[in-house]
Amino acid sequence: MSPSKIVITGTIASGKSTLCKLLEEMGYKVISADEVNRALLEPGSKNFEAIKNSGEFDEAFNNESFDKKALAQIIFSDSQKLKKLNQLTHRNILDEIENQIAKLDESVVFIEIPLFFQMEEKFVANEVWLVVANYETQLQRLMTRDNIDRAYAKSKIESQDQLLTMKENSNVVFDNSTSIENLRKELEIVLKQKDLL
Ligand SMILES: CC(C)(COP(=O)(O)OP(=O)(O)OC[C@H]1O[C@@H](n2cnc3c(N)ncnc32)[C@H](O)[C@@H]1O)[C@@H](O)C(=O)NCCC(=O)NCCS
Ligand SMILES: Nc1ncnc2c1ncn2[C@@H]1O[C@H](COP(=O)(O)OP(=O)(O)OP(=O)(O)O)[C@@H](O)[C@H]1O
Repeated sequence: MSPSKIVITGTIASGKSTLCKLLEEMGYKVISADEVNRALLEPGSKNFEAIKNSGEFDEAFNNESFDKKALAQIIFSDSQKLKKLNQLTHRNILDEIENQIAKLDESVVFIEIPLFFQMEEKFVANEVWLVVANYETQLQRLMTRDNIDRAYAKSKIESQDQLLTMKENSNVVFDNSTSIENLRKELEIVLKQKDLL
């Protein structure tokens, strides 16, 4: 039987990966859309080829080498380019996730999809769990983790969707504005409620 699919989503630097790490430590299977995309961005792989062949992101390619930071700079300052990149990559990411799920022998699988709500291509899930943190906390964590300034961190956060709509469409909302220990406690409560522990 195919596993129950629980999507973990949330805005940038809200703590999705941190929550997924806690789940992995507890023994659950987690698939990350960012990791799947990273593999698909290797030279010769589907998303690398799609982006290169589109001719729309030539500034990110220098001879054969590919600069992800340059690509990120382009898409976070140009909404048309962002849309184009999404059209080139999202179907491939979701197809690869489904391929990986089909090979699993698990009752439940967690899939971290940062852009779950924004994607035009839809992923069908049994539940959606959202991770949020208050704006200032999110901004500070993003600046520290990625070593970027406040203005760029803000533009990354603001290129994403409305939080309220995301909350309304999620089965569970985790508040990760305080400690990781508190996040772990919230997670244990939810897993018990859902009979997953
Ligand atoms: C722009 C790229 C090259 C930057 O790569 P990098 O390794 O530096 O970052 P990484 O992939 O780990 O993404 C980090 C975070 O940036 C945000 N982000 C990435 N892509 C996008 C996007 N298209 N729109 C909005 N936010 C995005 C997400 O919150 C994501 O979790 C890469 O993110 C990319 O190819 N993005 C397009 C594919 C995509 O949409 N990926 C997200 C899968 S849900
Ligand atoms: N409760 C917490 N207390 C302190 N630091 C935290 C907490 N949760 C996450 N962090 C830190 O904040 C940063 C962002 O967290 P994380 O990488 O889990 O977010 P994310 O939502 O997966 O980000 P992205 O959207 O970029 O993939 C990381 O450096 C992480 O170590």
